[in-house]
Amino acid sequence: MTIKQPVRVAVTGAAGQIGYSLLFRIASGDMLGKDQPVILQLLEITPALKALNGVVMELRDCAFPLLQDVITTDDPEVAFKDADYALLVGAMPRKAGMERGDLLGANGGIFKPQGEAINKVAKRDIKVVVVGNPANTNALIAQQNAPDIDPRQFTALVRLDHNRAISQLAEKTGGAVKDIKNVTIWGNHSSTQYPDLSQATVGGKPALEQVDRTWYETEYIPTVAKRGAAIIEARGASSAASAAGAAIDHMRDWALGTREGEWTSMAIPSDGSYGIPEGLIYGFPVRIKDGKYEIVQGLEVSDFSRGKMDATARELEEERDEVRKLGLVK
Ligand SMILES: NC(=O)C1=CN([C@@H]2O[C@H](COP(=O)(O)OP(=O)(O)OC[C@H]3O[C@@H](n4cnc5c(N)ncnc54)[C@H](O)[C@@H]3O)[C@@H](O)[C@H]2O)C=CC1
Ligand SMILES: O=C(O)CCC(=O)C(=O)O
Repeated sequence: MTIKQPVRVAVTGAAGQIGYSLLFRIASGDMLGKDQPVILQLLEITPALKALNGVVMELRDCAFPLLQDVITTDDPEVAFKDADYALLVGAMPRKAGMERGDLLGANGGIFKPQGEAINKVAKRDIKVVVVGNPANTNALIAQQNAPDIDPRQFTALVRLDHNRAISQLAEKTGGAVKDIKNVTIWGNHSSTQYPDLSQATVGGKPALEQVDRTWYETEYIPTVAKRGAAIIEARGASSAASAAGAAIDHMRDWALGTREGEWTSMAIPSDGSYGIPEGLIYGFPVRIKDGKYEIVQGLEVSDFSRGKMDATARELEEERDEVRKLGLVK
């Protein structure tokens, strides 16, 4: 195997719970491949740098052959310097009883300066995924504050919802996860998201022919959409290993491509496809080749789907209007 030149991967909130799972998987080659050395550039707030240094000690103790260097800093311009990839995880997590939108004001202030720093110092073709909630609108804030970077390089994570949608369907039908294809998460990473099975297949056969419609509408959709809250309730803390796994999946597919004939879900800037207002960072079905994603076009949209797709778009418009009032986006 020919080993490539190293790439720079910036991770924010690196000393947090997601970081504790994410960094080790990036360093082991799960994200960018076993032939891709990485330099990790880790951003934390000043009081968390000591804990971050402990994580770095553990990273070094793993002796990962692909881990070329680790930089730790509390300065976004150091963390994003020449970065090829950025995973924006650092944010304030939701507590029991809160909606993710309740975090807009608190977290918005983090993503404006980070967008500005990316604009100033990162590689022009940097691939950014926002994990920190409310992820879609935080991605919009970072994007709008990085006017010299192609807006399509800013994305948000709905892959955890996508993976949850697959696993819930596998459990119900008895099908294997690997035999489930073409599930879509439309819209916001919030309880208004629409986990859509209308194009999904299990073992090559339409998913909706294998489950009861009432179960789909009244149990499946809310279970997937509210899984984050169920985990907070059960664990007393928000999902971490599964969120890190989904961020790895998102970046791996973006860098290395989706499989032939299949798609995944990514929250990306809407180009107006499927009647979704342009510019919103909205979950769409995407195929990826050579590091470029494209929205899967031409899917049939039923009245049921239309209602759900529009409702989650409306929530994103409301979030955008709120951060606009705070002066965080144009
Ligand atoms: N999109 C998704 O599917 C998911 C998103 N999340 C979100 O991910 C975020 C992180 O979750 P956890 O790791 O569990 O939280 P955590 O609280 O364990 O870690 C967050 C870390 O971010 C750091 N941080 C805060 N402000 C920062 C800044 N300005 N720059 C750099 N670092 C900063 C904190 O010091 C902390 O170490 C939360 O917003 C959470 O809601 C969590 C699960 C799934
Ligand atoms: O639900 C939250 O606020 C944090 C975790 C999360 O986004 C999720 O598990 O989907």
